[in-house]
Amino acid sequence: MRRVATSPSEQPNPPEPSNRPEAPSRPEDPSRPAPPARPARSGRAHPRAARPARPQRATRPTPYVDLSRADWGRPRDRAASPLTAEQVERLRGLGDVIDVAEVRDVYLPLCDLLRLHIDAARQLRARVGGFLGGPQPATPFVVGIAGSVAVGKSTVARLLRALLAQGPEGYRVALVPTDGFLLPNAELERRGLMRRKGFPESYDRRALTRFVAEVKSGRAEVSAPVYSHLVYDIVPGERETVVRPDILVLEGLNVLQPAPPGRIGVADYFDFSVYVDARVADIESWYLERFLALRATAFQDPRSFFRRYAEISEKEALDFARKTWREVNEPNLVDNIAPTRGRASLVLRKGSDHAVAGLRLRKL
Ligand SMILES: Nc1ncnc2c1ncn2[C@@H]1O[C@H](COP(=O)(O)OP(=O)(O)O)[C@@H](O)[C@H]1O
Ligand SMILES: CC(C)(COP(=O)(O)O)[C@@H](O)C(=O)NCCC(=O)O
Repeated sequence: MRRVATSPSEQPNPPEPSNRPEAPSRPEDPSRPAPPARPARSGRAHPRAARPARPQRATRPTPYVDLSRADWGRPRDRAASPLTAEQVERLRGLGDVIDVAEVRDVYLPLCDLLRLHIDAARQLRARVGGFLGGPQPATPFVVGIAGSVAVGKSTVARLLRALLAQGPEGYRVALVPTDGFLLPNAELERRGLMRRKGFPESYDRRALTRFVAEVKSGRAEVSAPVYSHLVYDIVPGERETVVRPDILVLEGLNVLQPAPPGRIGVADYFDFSVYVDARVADIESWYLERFLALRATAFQDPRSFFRRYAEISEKEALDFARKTWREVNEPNLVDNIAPTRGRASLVLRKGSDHAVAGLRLRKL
């Protein structure tokens, strides 16, 4: 897929304000690793340049372990992907590059790690049962997947569902995107929020939290509303029912948002969470590339909300996509989504080629 220039200045890596995801570490962002100590300069210094040696900056403590893709999850034991190249391709979102090598290197080890957590939860439940004097009912293991628009969250979520469901445990895995809990367009219009779609206030947060609480509490059947990207709205009357899953994967922009003071939020029910991370400029370019790809596919459908962008010139369509990125998706990423990265159990860091380059795992 071709690469689209991302900003009017067309700089691939514009300087970033400090609260952007790729900004250098700050004390209040515990998910960032401490910068490596600078190597000592070699060669003879100019006499006039001689200054008293600066005290070495202490390595800042971090709650995360940083791993390169090559070091992640027992690399020597890597098994082949149980998914074929065709299956991976079917799960892959538009513009994503995940292949069987990435499934083997990143997502199979992640599923192994999730199994460790699920097993540990089961053992703890048995011991708590002993403590309380009776067996405790199992509750679904809830995994949250957060990250920007166009970062590839839905591919990660679909892969985890497929891999966990294929394993020997026979887990029943439900995957629910949070877009079903967006307010319908008519309500967004009424509240003046049509250009705030994806911002925390554009969701029915109570309904979303209630949904997750009910699944987590073991209720037999819980249903969620359904969103259509094609018509860009909630589908009236349609619901997706979740029936006692072993694992619930909840995927969405804002799933790691803390609840307002005194309230419970969805993240309070997570047993594990993943933040899909990449540089803002890269995500913008993926968003624009995807918009162009959708022009040639989904936007051609007469029911598509974006039908008119398949009919105007490519330049006009790109101008609109850039405006939406700049006015909607980027501010939401910078102000609401990226600040939640430090709450994740695991950060998947993608390089500009869309592939996972490194991982950051929360210490236990
Ligand atoms: N306007 C659209 N029309 C059709 N499909 C879309 C549209 N926008 C996004 N999608 C699809 O919806 C899914 C979710 O997209 P998004 O919310 O950007 O999250 P992510 O890219 O992180 O999975 C992706 O599979 C994407 O290809
Ligand atoms: C539907 C979305 C808000 C994502 O919702 P999520 O499943 O993450 O809750 C997003 O894909 C979207 O359409 N944003 C609106 C801005 C835009 O059209 O790009």
